[in-house]
Amino acid sequence: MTKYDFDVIYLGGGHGSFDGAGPLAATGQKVAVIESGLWGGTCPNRGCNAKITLDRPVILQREAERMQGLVDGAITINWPALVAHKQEVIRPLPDNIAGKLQHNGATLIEGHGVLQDAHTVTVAGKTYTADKFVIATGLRPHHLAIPGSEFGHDSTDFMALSELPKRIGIVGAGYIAMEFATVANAAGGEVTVFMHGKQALRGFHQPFVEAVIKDLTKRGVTFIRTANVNAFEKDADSYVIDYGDDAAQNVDWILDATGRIPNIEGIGLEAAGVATTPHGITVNDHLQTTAPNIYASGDVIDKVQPKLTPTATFESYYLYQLLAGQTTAAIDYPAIPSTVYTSPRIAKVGVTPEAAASSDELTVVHNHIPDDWYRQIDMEQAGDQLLVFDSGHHLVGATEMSEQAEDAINTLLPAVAFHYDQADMWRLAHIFPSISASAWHKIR
Ligand SMILES: Cc1cc2nc3c(=O)[nH]c(=O)nc-3n(C[C@H](O)[C@H](O)[C@H](O)COP(=O)(O)OP(=O)(O)OC[C@H]3O[C@@H](n4cnc5c(N)ncnc54)[C@H](O)[C@@H]3O)c2cc1C
Ligand SMILES: NC(=O)c1ccc[n+]([C@@H]2O[C@H](COP(=O)([O-])OP(=O)(O)OC[C@H]3O[C@@H](n4cnc5c(N)ncnc54)[C@H](O)[C@@H]3O)[C@@H](O)[C@H]2O)c1
Repeated sequence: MTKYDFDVIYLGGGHGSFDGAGPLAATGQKVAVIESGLWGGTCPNRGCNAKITLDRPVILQREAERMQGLVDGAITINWPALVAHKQEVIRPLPDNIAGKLQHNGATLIEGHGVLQDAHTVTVAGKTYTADKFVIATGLRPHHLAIPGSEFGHDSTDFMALSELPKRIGIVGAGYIAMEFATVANAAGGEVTVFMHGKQALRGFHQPFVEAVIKDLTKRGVTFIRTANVNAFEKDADSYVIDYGDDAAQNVDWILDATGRIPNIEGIGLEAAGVATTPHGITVNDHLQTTAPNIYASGDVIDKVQPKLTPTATFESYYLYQLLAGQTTAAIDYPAIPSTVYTSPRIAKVGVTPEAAASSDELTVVHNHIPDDWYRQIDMEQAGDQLLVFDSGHHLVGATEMSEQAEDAINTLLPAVAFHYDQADMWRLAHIFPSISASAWHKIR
C-alpha cells in the first residue's frame, strides 16, 4: 500500500480516461476518476454519439432520394422528434460508463479537480492524494474574440435546439461546420458557411472536399470563402454577421465552429510542475508530462495525432498497460483513421495521396465508387477511392469519398496497421456481400 489515498487519480472522465482507468482498477490498483460534468465526457454526450444520431435520417433521406422510382416519396426530417430521439439514445451513456468504472473497482469523484502539487488534488474542498495522476481534461469550444461573440453558439447548443432556426450562419469550415451544415440543410435550414480561408477541411483530400461543397451548394448551402468575420450584432429578432468591408448577412442563429482549445487553465498544472503550450500539455513518448509522476491522455495533449476518440482510447489503454507494469515501451501509435460525417462522407487513414505523389516508392490506385456493383445497389452516383501502396504492394494509406466511406476505410485498417502482404490479405474470408468484401476486393 502506498502512502497516498490512491495509486492513480484521473482528472476528467472521457475516453482519454475511462478506457484505461477501468482495466487499471480491475488489476487491483486503487484508482479514482474525477469528473466535473457528465461521465463519458465529450464523445458520448455532446460529440460523436450525439452527432451521429442526428446524422442517421440524413443518410436515409439521401438514400431515398437516390432510389426514387424504386421507392416513392421524399423523406423529411422531423427536427424536434430527432433531437428528442438523440437525447433518449445518449441519456443512459453517462450512467453506463460510470457503472462500468465502479464495477471495475474505481472510485468516482464528482466535481472540478484542481491540483495543489504533484501528488494532491482538491475537489469541492476535499483533498485526495495519489502516487500518480493522469490529466485527461479534453478541449472546450473556441469562441471568436470579436464584438458580439456572446451571440454565437457552440456544437452542444446546436444539438440541443428544440426547433431548427430558419437561417443558420456557421463560422468555420472544419469538421463541425461541415457536418452540422449537412444536417441543418437536410432538416430544412437555410445555411451559410463563412470560411476563414479558401479551403475547408484542411488535411483532407481537397478534390473530395470540393465535391462535398459542390453537392451542398446544389442543395442550397451558401459558402462564403475568405470571409473575415469581425462582429456579430443583434438586429431586432435576428442577428447580423459582419464579414468584411460592408459585407454583412442576417441570420436567425449563429454557430461558432472555429475550433476547440485545451482545458489547461484553472486546474493547478503550474503548481504541479506540468508544462503546457497553447495546444495542450507537453508529453514525452511515454505520455509523461514534465512532472514525472503525472501523465496526460486524450485531446488535452499537445500532439501531432488527430484529436479524436480513437486516439484518446489508444492513449488511455496504453497508459493502463504502462501503469499496470505490462509495458515499459514508448507509445507506438497506429495510423489513426478519421471521417467527416458529411453525405457523402470523407474518410482517410495513413499515407495521403498528396504525400504519395512526391515519392517514387509509392503508387496511388484510383477506384470510382459507382463502378462497384455493391455500391450500385443503393445507387451511389458519386465517390472516389484512392489507395496508396508501397513497392511491395502493402497498403499504406487510403482515402475515400462515398456514402459508406467510414466502414470501407475501417475494414482496411488491419492491412495498414499490420503491414499485410498479399498472402495475409488472402487469409481473410469476408462475409459476402458486404462493404468489407467490396473494400477488400479492391486491395488484393
Ligand atoms: C461535436 C463533436 C463531434 C465529434 N465527433 C467525433 C467523431 O465523430 N469521431 C471522433 O473520433 N471524435 C469526434 N469528436 C472528438 C471526440 O469527442 C474527442 O476526441 C474525445 O471526446 C476526446 O476525449 P477526452 O477524454 O480526451 O476529452 P473529453 O471527452 O472532452 O473529456 C474530458 C473530460 O474532463 C472533464 N474535466 C475537465 N476539467 C476537469 C476538472 N478540472 N475536473 C474534473 N473534470 C474535468 C470534462 O468535463 C470532460 O468530461 C467530436 C467532438 C465534438 C465536439
Ligand atoms: N468526425 C469527427 O471526427 C469530428 C467531428 C467534429 C469534431 N471533431 C473534433 O473536434 C475538433 C473541433 O472541431 P472544429 O470543427 O471546431 O475544429 P476544426 O479545427 O476542424 O475547424 C476549425 C475551423 O475554424 C476555422 N477558423 C479558425 N479560426 C477562425 C477565425 N478566426 N475566423 C473564422 N474561422 C476560423 C478554421 O479555418 C477551420 O475551418 C476537431 O478538430 C476534431 O478534433 C471531430
